[in-house]
Order: sequence, then C-alpha cells, then structure tokens
Amino acid sequence: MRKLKLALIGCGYLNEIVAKALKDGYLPEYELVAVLGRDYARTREFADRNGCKACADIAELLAMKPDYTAEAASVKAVQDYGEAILNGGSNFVVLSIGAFAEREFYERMKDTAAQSKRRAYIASGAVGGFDVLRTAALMSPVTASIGAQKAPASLKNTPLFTPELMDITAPCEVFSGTTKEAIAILPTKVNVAIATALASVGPENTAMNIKAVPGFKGDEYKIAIQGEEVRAELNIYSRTSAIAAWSVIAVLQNAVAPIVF
Ligand SMILES: NC(=O)C1=CN([C@@H]2O[C@H](COP(=O)(O)OP(=O)(O)OC[C@H]3O[C@@H](n4cnc5c(N)ncnc54)[C@H](OP(=O)(O)O)[C@@H]3O)[C@@H](O)[C@H]2O)C=CC1
Ligand SMILES: O=C([O-])CC(=O)C(=O)O
Repeated sequence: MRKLKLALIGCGYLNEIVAKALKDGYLPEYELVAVLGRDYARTREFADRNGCKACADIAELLAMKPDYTAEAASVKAVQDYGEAILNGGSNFVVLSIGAFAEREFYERMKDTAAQSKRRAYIASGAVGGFDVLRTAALMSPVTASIGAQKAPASLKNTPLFTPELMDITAPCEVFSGTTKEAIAILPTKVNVAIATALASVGPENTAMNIKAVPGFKGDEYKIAIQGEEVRAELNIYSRTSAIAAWSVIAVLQNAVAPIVF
C-alpha cells in the first residue's frame, strides 16, 4: 500500500524528534517527503540528515503533495501557512496552537478545512486531557483554568522577566489573567493554554496563572475544569518539551489507526 506523505514545518528540537521517530519505525504508514524551515541552510542540513526535500517556500513543500503536514515552528508559521496547507490538499497537525487564539483566524481555518475536506489537528502537546475537558463542557456550563510552574530562567527574554526573579526563594506569581492575554505576551511558551481553552470555554474565558519557582526544572501544568456534574484536575509534569513532539507522533498514529482514541 502507498505510504502517506508527511511534510514538516520547522526543523528544530521537536521536529528532529518526530523525524527520528519515523526512522525508528513508530510511523510505518508514513514517509517523510519535505521540510520547510526559516533558515535555508539549516533546513537543508535537516533534510540531508533525514532523507527528504529541503523546501525554500510553502509552494515547494505543497508541490510534494503531502497528505499530512506537521508544524513545530511558530505561531507566525501557522498563521502564514495554515490556510495554504489545507487548500493545498494536506491535513495539518499543529503545535503552535496559540495561532488559534485569534477567533477570526480560527474561523477561517475551520472554513478552509471544511471546504478542502482536510483537517487541522490540535496536538495535545505538553499537556492533555482534552477529551474530558470537551466532554464536561458539553454537559453543562463549566469554568476552566490552567496554572503553570516554570523556572525563573525560562522566563528570560519575555516581558514577565525581571532580574530579581533569579533571587527568589519561594514561588512567585508572575502572571494572572486569561489564556488569550498570556499567549499574547508568551507566544512560544503557553500554546498549551490555548489548546486547553479551545477544548473548554475559549481563550477569553479560560483563566491562567504562571508561577516562577526557584530551583524548578521543566514545566508543570495544572488544568482544572468544573461543571455541574463533573470536576477534573489534571497535573502534567514534563522535564523537557519532548512530550510535545511525541504528541504529534500520537496524532499521526491515530489518523491511520483502526481503533481510535
Ligand atoms: N503545544 C505545545 O505543548 C508546545 C508547543 N511548542 C511550540 O512548538 C514550536 C517549535 O518548538 P521547538 O521545536 O522547540 O522550537 P525550535 O526553536 O527548536 O525550532 C523551531 C523551528 O521552526 C523554524 N521556524 C520558526 N518560524 C518559522 C516560520 N515562520 N517558517 C518556517 N520555519 C520556522 C525555526 O527556524 P530557524 O532554524 O531559522 O530558527 C526552527 O527550525 C514553537 O512554536 C513552540 O512554542 C513547544 C513546546 C510545547
Ligand atoms: O513545553 C511546554 O511546557 C509548553 C510550551 O512550550 C507551549 O505551550 O508553548
């Protein structure tokens, strides 16, 4: 049987894990055909390492006729290429979910996917539990929130960082607001929050707080949902963000699985 063609947007840490998983046999139904990065030299190195075509732009990638395109690049890449990917006949697996915080973009992607008979998949990324969030939100009005713990140093080069954070000796709240406000200031760090919001009460209505915790390594998220009959709390710790790449592999497996989660 013909293998499904997979293309990648982004050639950094996470897509390197996806490409290795393909080589290691986790996705036998797929072949990697193309990659598009930002820096062409880096894209070519990735392509040479992983046996696929290095693309200089989205048209070149779509000319390879991918069945699935998996993104691990940036919110901007999703905004810039999302509609072209669906219109070009590819399904789209997304990690930079923050792009969907803008309702107008979300609606355009929804219409484009419906018209092109393709799908945009929101990967569970560094969190999960979207099944219970979606189910609870169907049953009654719910409230939803996500709390994040991060190392003070991981907030460097963001508007939340102050040098004093490096000297804290106890957890310190650095952000409290909505997930929509959070992704606007941390576009590379809280995609998980927008995924949580999309599965529950939306980016404007999902509360978020972020704590800097001294001596902490990795990321920890606590998602809470409360409805009339259902209450759930999910705690997800990950030492690195590799879990996000593996969630893409899980989506791709699910897309061809005879028994579907
Ligand atoms: N949903 C979730 O749970 C998670 C989501 N993420 C998101 O996943 C994305 C990738 O993470 P990671 O692999 O760690 O990041 P890296 O910085 O290691 O890699 C990103 C890659 O994407 C490329 N890139 C960036 N912008 C564009 C663009 N506009 N078009 C094409 N390529 C682009 C970069 O190019 P160049 O080499 O030129 O910089 C780089 O190759 C980030 O947006 C991050 O926020 C990360 C962790 C968890
Ligand atoms: O790796 C993480 O903990 C989550 C992350 O970067 C994101 O949601 O953008």
